[in-house]
Amino acid sequence: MSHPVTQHGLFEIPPVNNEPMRNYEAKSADRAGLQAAVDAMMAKGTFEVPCIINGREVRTGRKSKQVNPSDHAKALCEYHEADEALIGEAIKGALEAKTAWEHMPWNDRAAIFLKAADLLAGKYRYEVMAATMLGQGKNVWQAEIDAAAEACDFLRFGIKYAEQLYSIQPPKNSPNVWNRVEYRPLEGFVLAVSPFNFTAIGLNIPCAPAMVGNVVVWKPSPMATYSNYLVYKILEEAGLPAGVIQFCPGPPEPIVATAINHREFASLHFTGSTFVFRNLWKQISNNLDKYRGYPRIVGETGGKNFHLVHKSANVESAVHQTIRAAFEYQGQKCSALSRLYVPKSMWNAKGGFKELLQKHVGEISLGPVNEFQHFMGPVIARHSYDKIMGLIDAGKKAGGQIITGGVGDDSKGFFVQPTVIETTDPGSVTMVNEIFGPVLTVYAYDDDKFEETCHLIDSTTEYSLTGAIFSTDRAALIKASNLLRNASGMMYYNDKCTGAVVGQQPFGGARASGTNDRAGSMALLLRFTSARTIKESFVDIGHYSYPSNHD
Ligand SMILES: NC(=O)c1ccc[n+]([C@@H]2O[C@H](COP(=O)([O-])OP(=O)(O)OC[C@H]3O[C@@H](n4cnc5c(N)ncnc54)[C@H](O)[C@@H]3O)[C@@H](O)[C@H]2O)c1
Ligand SMILES: N[C@@H](CCC=O)C(=O)O
Repeated sequence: MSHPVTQHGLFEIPPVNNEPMRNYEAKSADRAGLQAAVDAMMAKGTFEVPCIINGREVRTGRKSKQVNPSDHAKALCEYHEADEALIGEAIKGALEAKTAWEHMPWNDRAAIFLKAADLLAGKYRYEVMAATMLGQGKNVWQAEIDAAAEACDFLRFGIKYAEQLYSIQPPKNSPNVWNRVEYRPLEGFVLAVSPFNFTAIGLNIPCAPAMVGNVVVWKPSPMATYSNYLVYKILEEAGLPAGVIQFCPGPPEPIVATAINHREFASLHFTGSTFVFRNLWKQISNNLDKYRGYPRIVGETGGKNFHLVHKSANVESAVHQTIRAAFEYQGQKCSALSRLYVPKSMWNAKGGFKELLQKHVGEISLGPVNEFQHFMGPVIARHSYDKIMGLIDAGKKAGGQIITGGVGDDSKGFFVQPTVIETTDPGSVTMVNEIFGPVLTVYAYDDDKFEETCHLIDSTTEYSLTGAIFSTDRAALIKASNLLRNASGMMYYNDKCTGAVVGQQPFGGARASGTNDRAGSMALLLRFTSARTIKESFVDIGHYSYPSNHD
């Protein structure tokens, strides 16, 4: 069926701004609204989540649970799992939806995502936040940053960036010629595979390719199924046509393998661990002869992020920034701080860095997310709890001293105390491996070895995601920044290494941390397009020869 494109105007996307953050202070209307949404969700018990293929809810009968990590006896949802046959149907349906989606005028495509952002910011804000709190273990502040603010920002700025991308056109036309570039969606379908830790990333992983006209098979994280289902329903309400994004929860290996083995596989949009991404890249490489083209592989992955404190730093501020970066959301941000380098004299001084850190970390309150006052909540799942506790143990065995925390309690929820390990071995296990939990390892360096410490930071891990330098001495900032140019994709001066905001700090990392295509940027959208240049001549020629061919 052909779908004629009609657009009698050059429409401009309205100006976009970051979604304003709300504070949820006691007795505010926002606090009451969110509390009511959390209470209602807890009272309702276990939700049922279907797959959604071609706009149809599919209940396969093979079910899995997403538990509440604050109270693991309770399941937030039970979801129906897709299998290989259903994924085959999803791919077929997506390819059938492709022509109409590609042919939809740009302004209409854009309007769907802008409307979804407004629905999320208003009508569904508390519900999606509640699902993020109860399902992914975020406290109110972290849920607001993620499920409300960043999710809206990805949608609104994404559309603005697509408009900017489309407007990049050849700067020159020779006489009687008009040159154009169109940014075609990829041939085939995009496979979107998202992590548990950000509802906003779950949303952006399928939406970024869809914004620029692609159809997408989306496998959400099992540990974020319910919030991801709710954002899918918002996209539907905003008018996303059936089949453009197929919502396919279920076991990762068979779902992903079925998509990757398909001839029409055009791209992987992945965020998650380095280990999984590398394996998927290898599987894709092995299939190269099968595909129509060269698949675009986009993946943002793990990190082992650092704070480097210079002797000129404001100690108090660096301590508090360190606590936020290491322990907010229980250290389960890819950007979370996990290795800290402090000059020995500052570390050991009376009332110095170590004492302040011990004191303030010792005061952190930890508890279930429906009790709004806690700074920290649970880690996501049994396997994370076991891995984190195992690494704390390994850190101790490697000679590390636990200076605060070090214990966990998994009797009701998966709770790990914020833990600081002091080490004299800068290459010890907890300085090198990604932990993805509330564990910070500190190495106190000789005061006169600032430059050597920069080299150490650069060479300690395979990752290159985020880092921060704390210094009031401009020369030290410049020196460290130059020496650490390739040690992180995100560099902060006198600020914590987490909390990038869409439209302000485009996010990404290199080395083992990803392909650095920058979530929340025009560069990312470019990866899901395949340009076509069009040259049109307005004047016919009378003969093939050129003037130089004549006497
Ligand atoms: N760099 C970034 O922007 C960024 C952002 C968020 C999270 N992360 C990283 O993500 C990780 C935490 O998230 P996670 O625990 O959800 O990661 P994960 O790698 O376990 O899972 C990510 C996705 O891959 C799927 N998956 C898991 N095993 C698979 C397999 N064998 N085959 C196919 N798919 C598979 C999962 O179901 C999920 O949808 C951390 O390493 C963190 O650093 C990175
Ligand atoms: N935007 C986030 C990164 C997301 C990773 O999990 C930050 O910078 O903290």
